[in-house]
Amino acid sequence: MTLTASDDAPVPVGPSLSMFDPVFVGIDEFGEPVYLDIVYHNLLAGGESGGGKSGLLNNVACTATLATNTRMVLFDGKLVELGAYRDLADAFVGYDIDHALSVVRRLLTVATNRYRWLLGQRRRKVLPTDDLTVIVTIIDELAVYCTLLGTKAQQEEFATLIRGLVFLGRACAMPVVAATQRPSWDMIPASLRDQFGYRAAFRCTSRNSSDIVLGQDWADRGYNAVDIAPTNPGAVLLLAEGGIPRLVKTAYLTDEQIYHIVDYAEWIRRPNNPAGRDGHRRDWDMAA
Ligand SMILES: Nc1ncnc2c1ncn2[C@@H]1O[C@H](COP(=O)(O)OP(=O)(O)OP(=O)(O)O)[C@@H](O)[C@H]1O
Repeated sequence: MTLTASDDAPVPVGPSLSMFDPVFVGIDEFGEPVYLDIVYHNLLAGGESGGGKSGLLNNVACTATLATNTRMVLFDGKLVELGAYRDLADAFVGYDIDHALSVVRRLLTVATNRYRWLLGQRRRKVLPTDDLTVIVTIIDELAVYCTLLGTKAQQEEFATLIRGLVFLGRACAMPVVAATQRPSWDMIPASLRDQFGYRAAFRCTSRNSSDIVLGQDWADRGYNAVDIAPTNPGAVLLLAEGGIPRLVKTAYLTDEQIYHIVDYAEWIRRPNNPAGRDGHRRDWDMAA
C-alpha cells in the first residue's frame, strides 16, 4: 500500500485516498480484482457465523480509516469486531439500545440537513468535489439491535430508523454497511434489502436465507450461498444492483494488520497533519 516518490522514498497513500475511490474487497473466480463504490450504494452482508462477513466489513472499515475525508459511525454489540476503529470513529455503539437509537436519530438529522443543502445547491446528490465528509455507518450484527436488545418498540424503532438511513444515505454520502448472521424476512424485508445496492451472501444455512440477502429467485437461477463450502470462509456471492451475482473471495486482514492500519490512520489523521486533511473531527452534529 505504498507508492514511490521522486526521491525514491516510499510515501504512504493514505492522505490522498478518498472514500469516493473504488474500495478493493477481493478477487473473483477469474482472479480479477473486485472493487465497490460504497458511497453511492450501501452494502448488506449476510450468512452463517464464520462465513467471513467481518472480513468484508474490515476491508471497508480499513479503507474508511485511511480515507481522511471519511468519518465512521460504528455499531458493534460484541465490541471486539469493530473495536479496533473505536478511537477513529465519531460514535462507537456497543451493547446499548438507547445509545444506538440516539446515534441513528442524529445520523438522520445529518442526512436531512444534507438534503436541505442539496436542495439549495439544485442538485440530487453529494459529489466528491463538495468537500463534505463521507459518513460511513457500519453495523456488525443488525440482529443485536433489531431483535435482541431493548423492548419490542425500541427494536422496531431502530429497524425503522435504519431503513430511513439506508434510504436517505445513498445520495448524501452517508452509506450504510450492515452484516447479519440471521437473514430473515422480519429483519430484512425486501423493501429494505433492495435499498442496498450491494448484497453479499456468505455461506448460508438455507436457500431462503441466501435469497433474502441476494433477492428473490436467485437460488432458483443457480446462485445459492448454501453451495459455498464451509471450508472456504471469505467466499461470497456478491451482487451489484442490475447485475448477476459474482463468486468472490474477499481479501482478509488479520487483527495485527488491522491494528497496524489503524495506528497509521491515527497518525495521518492527527490534527494539523500537513500531508492530509484533519479527518479526526468530533463535531458531527453539523451537516458537513
Ligand atoms: N477471506 C478470507 N480468507 C481466509 N480466511 C478467512 C477469510 N474470511 C474469513 N476467514 C476466516 O474465517 C474466520 C471467520 O471469519 P469472520 O469472523 O469474518 O466470519 P463472520 O461471518 O463475521 O462470523 P460471525 O458472524 O461469527 O462474526 C476468520 O477468523 C478467518 O480465519
